[in-house]
Amino acid sequence: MDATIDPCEDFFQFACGGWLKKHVIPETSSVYTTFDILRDELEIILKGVLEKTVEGEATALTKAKTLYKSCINESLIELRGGFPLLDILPDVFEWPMAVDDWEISYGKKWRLEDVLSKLNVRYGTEPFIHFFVGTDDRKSNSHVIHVGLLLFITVSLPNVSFSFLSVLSEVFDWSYFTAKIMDSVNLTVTDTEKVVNYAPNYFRRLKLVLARYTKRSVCVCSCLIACLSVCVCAAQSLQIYCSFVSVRKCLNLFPLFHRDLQNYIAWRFAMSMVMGLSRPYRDTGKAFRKAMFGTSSESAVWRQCTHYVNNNMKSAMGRLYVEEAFSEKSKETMLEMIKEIQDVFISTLDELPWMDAETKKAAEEKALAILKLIGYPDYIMDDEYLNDEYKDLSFSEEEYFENNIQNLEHLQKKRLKKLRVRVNKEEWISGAAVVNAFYSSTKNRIVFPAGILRPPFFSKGQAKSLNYGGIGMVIGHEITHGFDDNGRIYNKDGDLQDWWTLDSSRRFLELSKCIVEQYSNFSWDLANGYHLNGNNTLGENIADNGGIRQAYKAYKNYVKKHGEEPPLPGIDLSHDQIFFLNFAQVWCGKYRPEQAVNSVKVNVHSPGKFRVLGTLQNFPEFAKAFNCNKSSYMVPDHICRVW
Ligand SMILES: O=C(O)CCC(=O)N[C@@H](CC(=O)O)Cc1ccc(-c2cccc(Cl)c2)cc1
Ligand SMILES: [Zn+2]
Repeated sequence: MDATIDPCEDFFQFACGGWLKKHVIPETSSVYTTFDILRDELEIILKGVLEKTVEGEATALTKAKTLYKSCINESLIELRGGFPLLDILPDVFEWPMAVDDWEISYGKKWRLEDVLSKLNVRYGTEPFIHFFVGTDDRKSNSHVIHVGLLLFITVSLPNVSFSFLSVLSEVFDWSYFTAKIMDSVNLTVTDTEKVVNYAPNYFRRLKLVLARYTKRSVCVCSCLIACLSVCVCAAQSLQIYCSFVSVRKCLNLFPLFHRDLQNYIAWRFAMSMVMGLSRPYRDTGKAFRKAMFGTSSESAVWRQCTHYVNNNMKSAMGRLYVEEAFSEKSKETMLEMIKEIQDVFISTLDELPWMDAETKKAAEEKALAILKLIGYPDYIMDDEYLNDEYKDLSFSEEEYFENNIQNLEHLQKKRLKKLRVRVNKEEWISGAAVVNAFYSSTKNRIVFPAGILRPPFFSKGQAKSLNYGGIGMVIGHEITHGFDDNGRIYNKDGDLQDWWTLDSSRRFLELSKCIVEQYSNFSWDLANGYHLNGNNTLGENIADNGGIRQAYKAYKNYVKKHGEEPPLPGIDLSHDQIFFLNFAQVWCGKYRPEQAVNSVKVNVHSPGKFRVLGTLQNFPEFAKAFNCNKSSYMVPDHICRVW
C-alpha cells in the first residue's frame, strides 16, 4: 500500500501504491494483477505434480502427464515443423491459395455445409456459425441445439424448430448441416428439432454475404468477360463518369467464388492450429499478439503446457491439484460463510424500498434455492470414474499436435452427445484447479473451485476481516449474479421465467441505470482515455456492489457474535479498515495499453481499479471506516444502489 495517499481521495492508490512501485508487467503478460499472480502460482504447483512419476497411479493421471510431456517436447515439435497441419488440410478441403488445381480436386464437390460440419465436429473450430448443444434456458433440465456467434447472445427469443429457422435459408441447408454434425454422435435430428438462435441479426447479415459466393465455373467467367467488355466499349463511347459507374456496377456483380470462402475458412483453421507447430509457425501470430495485447513474447513453454493440460483434462488436473494443495477443512468454513452471506442477502431485502413484497418473497425463495459447489467434485477422487472420463483418449509423448486433435474431437463429441440427455445439475463445468468463481443462471448455482480458496482470498489461519473482504466479497458477488440484469430473468429452478411485478422490474431498471451511468463516467487513462462501457459491465458491477455490502455486513455480524479480532501486528489500521484494504488489494495490478483498450471493448468485468473505486463510492460504511468527509472523491454526492 502507499500510506502517503489519502484513502478518502484515491483508495486504489492508497491500497496498491506500494505494489505498483514494486511490480513490472512481465514481457509475456498483457495484464498483471494479484489475480494473475495467484494463477501463476497455481501453474507452478501443477508443473510440480505433472513432472512427478507416481507408480500405480490412475491411468487418467498418467495420460495427463503424457500429454504434458508431448507439449514440452520442444525439440521434436521444432523438428516436425508445419507438417502435422499440412497433413490434415486435405481433410478440410485444403487451402485453395496453397494448391494449384483446387477447383478440379476439391471445388467440384465442395459444399459449405460439409466443411463447416467437419471443422465443428473433428476440430472444434467454428468459422461463420457457432453451433452447440447447451442447456435450454426455458427448460433448464433439458439440452437444446443453439446457433449463434461467440460474442453476443440474445436470450429472449423463442425457440424455433429447424424448419422455421429462416436465417440463411436459400444459401445454407440447415437440416443437412445439422444432420451431418449430429450423425457424428449417432443422433438423428428432424426438421421439428428445436433450435435456439442466439444471433438473429448476425445471421440475417451473413446470408447476404454468403449469397454472393458462387461456384466458379466457365459460364460465370464468360459472363464476367462479356460484362467487362460491355463496360469497356461503353467507356469508349460515353463520358468517363458513366463508364466509372458501369464498371463499379460490374465489379459489384463481380462474382465471388467458393474458393474465396474456403481460403477464409482454411485461414481461420490454420490460425487456431499453429500454436501446436514449430516456432516459425507460432511466430506468425507475434505481431498480432503484440498489437492486440501488447505482449512481446510467449509465456514459457512449461507454463503454456500446464495451462493447456489443465484446460483439456480438468478433472485429472483437479485431482492432482486438490491432493497437493487443498485442505478439506476449507469446505466447512466456506459453507458457514456462504450461509451467513446468503442470510444477509435475504435480510437486506427488507431494507429495499423499491421492491414490493411479492417480488421480495420470490427473491428470497430464489436466494434460498441456490446450490453451492465448493472446492472440487467428489467424483474426481474416484479412480474408476476418472479413468472412464478419459477412456477414449490415448496420447503419445511424440505427437503433441495429434494429441490436441484428439482432445478437440473428444470434447466436441462429449458436448454434442448431451442433446438427448437431461442436464446433470451436479456436474461441475469448471475445473478445481481454477482461480475463479462462478454463478450459473440455468442451474441457480454458485461454484468456488479449490484454486480460489487460498490467500489473500481465504485461509483458515488468517484474520476474518481478510477472509470476509476476500472470499466473502466473492461469495456475495456470485449470489448477486442471480439477481443482476441477466440472472434476474431466471427463476429459482434456473428457468427463463419472469418472477417480478411490473413495478419492481421498472424500479430495478431505473436503479441499474444509475450504475450504468456511474461506470460509463469512468475514463481510463491507460486505454487512451476511453470510457468504460457501463452497459456491457452492468451485470458485474451490480454483482460487485451487492457483494461488498453483503460481505461487510456478514463480517460485522461475525464480530457481534465473536467479538473484535486481535489487531494485526505492524499495521495501525482497524479490522474494518483491513477488510476494505484486502478487498482492494485483490485488484492491485497493471495493464499494457493494448490490453486496456481490448478489455474495455470485450471484458464484462470493469478494470480492477474501477471495480474498487466504483463499489466503495457507493458504500457509506467505507467512508465511515476511514472517516472520510463529504467533499472527498470517495464520497460522491449521489450514490447508486440496487441490492
Ligand atoms: O477473470 C477475471 O479476470 C475476472 C475475475 C473475476 O471477477 N471473477 C469473478 C467471476 C464472476 O464474474 O462471477 C469472481 C470474482 C473475483 C473477484 C471479485 C472481487 C474481489 C475484490 C474486489 C472486487 Cl471489486 C471484486 C469478485 C468476483
Ligand atoms: Zn461476476
